[in-house]
Amino acid sequence: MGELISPARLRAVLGKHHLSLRKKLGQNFLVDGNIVRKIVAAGNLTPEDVVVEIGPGAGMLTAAVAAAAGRVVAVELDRALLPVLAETLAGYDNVLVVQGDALEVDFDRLVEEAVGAPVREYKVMANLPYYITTPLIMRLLRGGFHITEMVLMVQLEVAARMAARPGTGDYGALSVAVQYYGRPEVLFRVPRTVFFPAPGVDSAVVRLIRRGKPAVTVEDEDLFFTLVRGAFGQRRKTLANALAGAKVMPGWTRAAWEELIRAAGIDPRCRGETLGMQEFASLARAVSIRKNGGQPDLFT
Ligand SMILES: C[S@@+](CC[C@H](N)C(=O)[O-])C[C@H]1O[C@@H](n2cnc3c(N)ncnc32)[C@H](O)[C@@H]1O
Repeated sequence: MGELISPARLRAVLGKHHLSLRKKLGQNFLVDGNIVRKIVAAGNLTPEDVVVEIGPGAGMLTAAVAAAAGRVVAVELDRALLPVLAETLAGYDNVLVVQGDALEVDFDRLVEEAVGAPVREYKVMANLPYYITTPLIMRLLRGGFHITEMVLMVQLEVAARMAARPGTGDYGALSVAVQYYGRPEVLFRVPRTVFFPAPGVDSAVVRLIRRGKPAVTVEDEDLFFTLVRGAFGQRRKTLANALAGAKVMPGWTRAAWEELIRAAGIDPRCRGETLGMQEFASLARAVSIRKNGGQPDLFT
């Protein structure tokens, strides 16, 4: 496997299968053994671990993960890569390659098929296809899967957004979602030169440990996330203006929002980007009470 990790070897194996890489599918493959080793080390893998890899590509990372973990399920969208993977992973009998769309497959079911029994916890490791990074992370977090930990290579800018604190320019809906479900840690930066072909941006590897329970108590998660998206939808507006403008609640005017936000203990003139997780939770609680006919003073 080691010999695969160079641009020349990758070109040779792709050439043999008459393949060229598809930019549209985010096909920037790792060609640096050191980075592959660092990603695998970040997973703290043992033979007990079951790992889902998203987008195995030509199998560079897959092989290294397979050497350290007990079982690997690799989900690749591009059917044309399957013969390449069959060749590069021939030496590993603990890998199941599945052709499918990571935005649609049931990861729990695939893991169960691979292991032959339901699995209570597994990890995700991936050099993510950049064109779907955010929806994919949201699905991994909100899809109800038994994922305990993820090690993800993402664009540097996405890594910063995942770990951003309130009041900073990087803080947004992705930060709230990631930190609601987990504890993100940006581990190291990855220069664009370690990919073939080199993308236009640098990347970073992020480890995300799932929390036992979400960071704050929220009764209606859909409402919570609708409010979060509304608050960040128009960042330059005040919170009340942004929520009214985003039509988060049909028919609610700015004045109604101002009153409700105040009743939730928040200054309605602030911007969404200053709100911490707890404040979004208070806001969701206030909206729930109001929707159910309660009075604002019930929740001050
Ligand atoms: C950045 S490459 C990573 C390849 C390989 N893991 C590596 O590190 O060299 C992303 C991979 O994801 C695959 N991919 C793109 N969209 C996908 C999707 N919706 N579901 C599963 N795989 C996808 C691409 O075909 C490509 O192989």
